[in-house]
Amino acid sequence: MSTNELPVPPEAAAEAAQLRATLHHHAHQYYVLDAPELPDAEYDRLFRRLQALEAQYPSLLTADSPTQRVGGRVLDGFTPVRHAVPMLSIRTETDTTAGGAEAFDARVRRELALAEDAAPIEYAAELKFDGLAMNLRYEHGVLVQAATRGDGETGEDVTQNIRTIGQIPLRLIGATPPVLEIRGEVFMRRDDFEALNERQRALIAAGAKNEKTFVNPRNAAAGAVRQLDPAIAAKRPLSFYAYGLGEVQGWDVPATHSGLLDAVAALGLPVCEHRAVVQGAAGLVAFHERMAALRDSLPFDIDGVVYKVNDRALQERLGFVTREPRWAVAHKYPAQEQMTRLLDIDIQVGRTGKLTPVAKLEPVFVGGTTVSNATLHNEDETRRKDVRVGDTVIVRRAGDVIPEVVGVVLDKRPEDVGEPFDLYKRLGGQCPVCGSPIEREEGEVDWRCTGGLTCPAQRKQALLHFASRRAMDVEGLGDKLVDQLVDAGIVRAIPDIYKLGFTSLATLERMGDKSAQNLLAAIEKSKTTTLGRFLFSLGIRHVGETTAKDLARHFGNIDRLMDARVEELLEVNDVGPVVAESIRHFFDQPHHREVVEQLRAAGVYWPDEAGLASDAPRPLLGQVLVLTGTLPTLSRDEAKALIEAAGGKVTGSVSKKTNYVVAGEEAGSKLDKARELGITVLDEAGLRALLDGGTD
Ligand SMILES: NC(=O)c1ccc[n+]([C@@H]2O[C@H](COP(=O)([O-])OP(=O)(O)OC[C@H]3O[C@@H](n4cnc5c(N)ncnc54)[C@H](O)[C@@H]3O)[C@@H](O)[C@H]2O)c1
Ligand SMILES: [Zn+2]
Repeated sequence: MSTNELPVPPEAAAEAAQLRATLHHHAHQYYVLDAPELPDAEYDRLFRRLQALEAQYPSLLTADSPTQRVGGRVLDGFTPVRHAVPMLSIRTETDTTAGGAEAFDARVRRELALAEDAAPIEYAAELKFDGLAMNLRYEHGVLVQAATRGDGETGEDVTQNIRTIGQIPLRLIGATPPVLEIRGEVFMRRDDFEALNERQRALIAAGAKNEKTFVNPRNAAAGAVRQLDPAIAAKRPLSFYAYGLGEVQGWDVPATHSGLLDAVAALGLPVCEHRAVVQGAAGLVAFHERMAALRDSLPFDIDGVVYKVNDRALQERLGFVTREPRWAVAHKYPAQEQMTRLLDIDIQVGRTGKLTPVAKLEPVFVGGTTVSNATLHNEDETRRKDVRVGDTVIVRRAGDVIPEVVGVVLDKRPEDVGEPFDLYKRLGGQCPVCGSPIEREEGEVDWRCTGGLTCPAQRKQALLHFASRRAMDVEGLGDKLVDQLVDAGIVRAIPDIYKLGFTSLATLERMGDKSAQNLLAAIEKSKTTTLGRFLFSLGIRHVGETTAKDLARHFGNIDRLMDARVEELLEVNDVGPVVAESIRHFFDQPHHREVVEQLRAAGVYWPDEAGLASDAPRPLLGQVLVLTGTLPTLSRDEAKALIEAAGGKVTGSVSKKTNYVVAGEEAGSKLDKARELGITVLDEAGLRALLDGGTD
């Protein structure tokens, strides 16, 4: 620090005071409330500006400056835990290029007063996990306490929540030292995070109050760890990697950091495999680059790598400054969250008709690429975050997940900001691609275009599905070809597939005579099919392969199915109200019936199945049965087919709606449940009597 102190200009003093106040506010939001309002990159920028001012004018430095302290505090409701060994932060090397590693190595060598030509220093290099620090205290080999970092001196007792992390052993393997504190990072994997937010969005759509989505995996992990209800914490899957030690009594600490991690792994704790022992600055740079290439494909977020002097004796010589060790540094990667301006909101029609609001952004470099579009997920989410055109928003891009807008920086909202988002109003109730009405079913998150197969946006997906192996099985009609055919305007609707001729095909790029002939042969072959496959190929929402087969078996021919009332559809095995409505809705649209007619006219053919003759007796009409155990002569499928042919329905579990339980040999809990609910239990003979029209 400079000794020839400069007089402090009043603007600098004012700026420093302002920065301290701003950083205090955001640190509180982030560390205490788990509700950040700024991207980390922006917080770091302000933090560095304050550091620079304090370096230039040391008299500006106050003891309570955010640059001097580790930034957490104990939240009400948690028991404070005083750390035996303080939990510190790590200095960050902000130069994200090779220069960052070189600067750290040069500093270490200078502080150790090494000669220019001294041998390179050995480092342990590891990932910097983006979660929160945890101290696990084992006494005599048993986990007795887990605590957050807090302000570094005092953390929070979160033992109950940490016990729900399956990866963390409750007892160490093969060692029972009086005290062994393991330190590491609790984090949430990216897929777990996506799934959690998906569930949260569905809960919110279903009207759940007090639920929210999380900004990023770190935020979700912090929320789960500091959850007062361990039952809720248990539903939020967390992971853990160990990277160091706290207090130790009665355990021989290995002489190197890498050896220490090996020993910790041998005790049964998870230690990340992506680590290395490297020599000198060149080794650090190589590790930094190797991990950068790996970053997107890792299943969890990292915000950089960490370098640690490997020899613990050297670590001791280097010691600590205020809030960080001198022997370690975090070398960051470009941030995965950035601020930018929201220029407009577009609405995209997905391949299944789903309408997704998409943010048009002022281009911003985030997560290693320039991003100008990001998903807003759906209408509710957009409104809940109160994202409006003109706002400054936080964009996140991590791994191969599509970029998303995770929040608004309300401080920066301009006066002329746009209206709250209203998808229906915005589109005037019409699909922006085909003009069909849009709709949103109750309990559903998404608006959808009702245009179905006539909507060009949905056409490609519909064609691919139609041609897929389990549907009409047109061999060779894949992704690329469908794109080509639709883009060239050769195929506009599904029936056009059967109008394809050799000449039009042969004009396509990369399509030789031979492949054109093969494709035509495959198309011809697909004309002979079954009703089940045909129904599946139409892509009716909620009608999968099995339901399609059940429908085919039940109705026998497509005309009866197309005219079936909802109540009749409900008689089909496993068809509930949502599926029944969806089928009815599909065939209520004239263009869908048209497609069926055109396909039949083109020569698509299937034999009618026996189905139910409409005048056959149906003694089990409206009855719900459950099968359990092994019947003496009938297989499960045979019994099911007989029941369905008699108009009955077979379900998988016993409830108050069940009329009969048919029990055979080794019937299990379903039988108990039936007895509990007082439901009539039949054996095979009893079932046959029912089928023959006998009374109950
Ligand atoms: N967005 C906001 O408003 C806001 C506010 C405050 C802080 N922050 C962010 O918090 C961070 C600063 O927090 P900090 O002081 O805790 O520093 P830090 O989180 O950047 O680094 C220290 C932490 O790194 C973790 N870590 C991960 N892998 C490690 C490894 N292999 N070895 C050792 N430690 C490892 C440990 O938990 C340790 O506590 C910055 O990224 C900052 O942007 C953001
Ligand atoms: Zn449409």
